[in-house]
Amino acid sequence: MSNASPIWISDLTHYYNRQQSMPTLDDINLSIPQGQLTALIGRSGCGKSTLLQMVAGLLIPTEGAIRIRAHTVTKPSAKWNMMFQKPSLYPWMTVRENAALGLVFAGTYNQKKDRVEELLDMVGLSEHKDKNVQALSGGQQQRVALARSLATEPEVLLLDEPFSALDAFTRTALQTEVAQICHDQNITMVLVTHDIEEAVAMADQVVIMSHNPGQIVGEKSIPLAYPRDRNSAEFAELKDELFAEFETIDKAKQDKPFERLEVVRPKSTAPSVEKMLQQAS
Ligand SMILES: Nc1ncnc2c1ncn2[C@@H]1O[C@H](COP(=O)(O)OP(=O)(O)OP(=O)(O)O)[C@@H](O)[C@H]1O
Repeated sequence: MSNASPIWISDLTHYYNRQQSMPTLDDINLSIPQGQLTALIGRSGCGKSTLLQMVAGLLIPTEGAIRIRAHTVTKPSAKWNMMFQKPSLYPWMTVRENAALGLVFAGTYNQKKDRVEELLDMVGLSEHKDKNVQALSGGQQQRVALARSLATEPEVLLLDEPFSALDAFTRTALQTEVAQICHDQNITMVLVTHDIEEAVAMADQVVIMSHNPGQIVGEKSIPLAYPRDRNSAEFAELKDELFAEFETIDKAKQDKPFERLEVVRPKSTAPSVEKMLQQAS
């Protein structure tokens, strides 16, 4: 795989309907690095899920474009999988059958059976493969969904608050494991979360969104080694910095609700649509 950014979001604006006085998402430009985990944080309703669904091809933006490698995203694909807060498993099937579903739909299950077994072992479900998924806890069910998402060997995994319904111990364990999988398997991940601690625990970089309209107003690198020590001084410092940055931006936004704020962007900005098309041709 090349090291170029696999996901480019360019000049993206979205209205759910034309009666809206301001867009749900306004002028979003972002490039997401290969094989790293990028967290999107922001207040409830700022448009994080809307943006993620657009990257997944489940929604088409009113203006602008999203490209994943050479493809302009216009529909869902097995190459970019999504994991939701609820694992949406088929309750009448076993753990193995649920984990294999993506491969079955792709018609490749017979060639890749071993991968399902390996993934179920990797996510700690070795002893549960033949059980009905309903016999599993919420955390175990989310592990089945994770194995299913990884089985089709996606280039991109999009995570929409996938751990928010889990207890604190299970959530912490899965946060660590998923960040490890991202780096070990060179999968580009985008995580939507409300939780600043989760963002610092998992992400290589955090993108801060404001609301009304949803805009990108800050980006911060998290230069901590994995697995991360949540009790370290560096972890606490980064969490405090991110929280302070978030509050400052939020306050500035309340003072100037309809103006575009200057983006604090340490990395290079995403190219324009024209530039993306030139590079792809
Ligand atoms: N299908 C829809 N039709 C119309 N408006 C929608 C639709 N889906 C979301 N919205 C609105 O778009 C805005 C952004 O919603 P979105 O769910 O993307 O925000 P979010 O940041 O993910 O919120 P949360 O953190 O609470 O999940 C909200 O005002 C929401 O009411």
